Amino acid sequence: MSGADELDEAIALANSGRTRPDPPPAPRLKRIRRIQWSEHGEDAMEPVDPAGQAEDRHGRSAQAGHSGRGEHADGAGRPAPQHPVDASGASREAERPGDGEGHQKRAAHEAAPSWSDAVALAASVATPPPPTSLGLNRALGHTLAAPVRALTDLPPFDTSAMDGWAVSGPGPWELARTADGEERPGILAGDRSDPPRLADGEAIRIATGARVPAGTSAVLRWEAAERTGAARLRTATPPQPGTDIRPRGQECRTGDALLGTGSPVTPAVLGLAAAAGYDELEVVARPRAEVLVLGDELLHRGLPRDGRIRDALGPMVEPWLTALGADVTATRLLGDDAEALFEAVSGTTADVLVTTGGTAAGPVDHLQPTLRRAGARLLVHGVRVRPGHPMLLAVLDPDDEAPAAPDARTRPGAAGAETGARAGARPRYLVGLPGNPLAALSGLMTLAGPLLRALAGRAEPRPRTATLGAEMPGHPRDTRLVPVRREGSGVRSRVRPLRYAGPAMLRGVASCDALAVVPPGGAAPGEDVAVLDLPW
Ligand SMILES: Nc1nc2c(c(=O)[nH]1)N[C@H]1C(S)=C(S)[C@@H](COP(=O)(O)OP(=O)(O)OC[C@H]3O[C@@H](n4cnc5c(N)ncnc54)[C@H](O)[C@@H]3O)O[C@H]1N2
Ligand code: MOO
Repeated sequence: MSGADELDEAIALANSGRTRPDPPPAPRLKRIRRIQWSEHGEDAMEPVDPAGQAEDRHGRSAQAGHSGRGEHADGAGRPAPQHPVDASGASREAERPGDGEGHQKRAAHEAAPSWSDAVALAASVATPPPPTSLGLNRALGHTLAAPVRALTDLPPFDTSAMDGWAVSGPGPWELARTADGEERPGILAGDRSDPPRLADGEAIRIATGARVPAGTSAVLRWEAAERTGAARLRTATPPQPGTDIRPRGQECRTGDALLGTGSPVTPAVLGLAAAAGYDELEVVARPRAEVLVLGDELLHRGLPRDGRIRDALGPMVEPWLTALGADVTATRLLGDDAEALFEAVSGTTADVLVTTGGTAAGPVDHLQPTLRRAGARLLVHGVRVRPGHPMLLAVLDPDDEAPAAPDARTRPGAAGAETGARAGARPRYLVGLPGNPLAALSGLMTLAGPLLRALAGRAEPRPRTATLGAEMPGHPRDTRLVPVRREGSGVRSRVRPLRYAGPAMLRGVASCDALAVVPPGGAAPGEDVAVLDLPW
């Protein structure tokens, strides 16, 4: 049977709703750049291991019963666990099959990248498109493609910081007069003409933001001044020289670097750029993303009923991607329709397609066969992280970096694939999020976030750590991402794990402050672990 026939058979079987009698054939696919398709294809996921799945049969957190800890074995090069981690199922070493299919599946999972390697890989596969100039009114949410340097001194002139009087000398003062003896009108913000110089012992009314006349030693606040007679001014506490004057260039001098390449354009960046003289900014466009929600069991209104549940990912993923820097063009609800999935995958015009569910090897998990049918190349297929280990990352147009064929619409993209390469186009990527909601979130943080940052030309977030206020049980071999809440005040706050952090639960993460990155083997109270900020 040819590879294409095998795939067709697998898809037909999946569509029939029957369970697969045997493991599917190993796919004959192109080798990938860094990580290959697993030898065991779509069936290469190990059975759910309660360690790190953080959920017992009552839906309680596994953290509760943890006791032992091993050494760390994460991508940071810590040694492997010497003692199996424990109690609440945290170690299944004793139950591991020594050979056979289960052993092969476990080996395949162990060959998957560590969590930190997967993050690094997702951050390195894509490059940003060429920069573009956008008016300030359109640049919000994009990423700076060039440093912002001050085009002017800020403030551009000596400026009054208060409403009151510009005074020269220690006082009392005479009010400044015009040539014909009238009191000189006060100076307002935006007055076009240069204010005349103040002589020693003179004062003139001035508004906040107005240019301070030459000769001014300080600004006397309106409420601190007392007019004596028609033409004299005094104060109980004479202002020190320079009081309430913002000197020219106090914030920056022309040419000073204000913001670096890779900074996101926030509302404050727009304000600073405008103040510093910019009308347009050189930016990298926001990557375009599309979301496909898979699963016939999902309801989109009302209460769960008849074995069906509400779609928790449709409402979550789109705003999450937006917060990660993407422009989400659509969220589409596809059910478990393999053909609709293929059409959506091969026809997308988004830079990043994000799917939810269907990553595993269940009877209606169509994602992996669809990717093969579409000629996609898997870059990551499984990550050593809990929850979320079946997450995947693929490039939909593995050949797009090659010169375009004469008729790009008909040229096959890859052996057995039904799509054509798109002339001169940039590669499109697919992030497959597992269906369990917390596992999907783990995929967003592990693969989607770093990929979108790379496409947007964004700088890496600064690594942050926090001290653990409680024991964090670990998975023996995989990293765990655990919703935590900060507690206490002071320079170093401590973090505590939240309950309800099972892979199918969002209750913990909906009220967390961050996700703790718990290394394989776990971490003890007082230890520092990396923490990931949520993207808002
Ligand atoms: N034999 C094995 N089965 C499973 C494994 C495994 O290693 N071997 N891994 C488990 C893990 S871990 C996860 S995570 C899931 C991943 O499965 P899929 O990505 O194929 O997701 P589905 O099967 O479609 O759904 C899983 C679960 O999540 C619910 N779901 C799906 N979409 C949504 C949504 N939009 N909102 C709320 N809930 C959703 C779905 O109903 C299922 O309960 O596979 C395990 N199985
Ligand atoms: O538990 Mo699965 O780890 O990805 O939800």
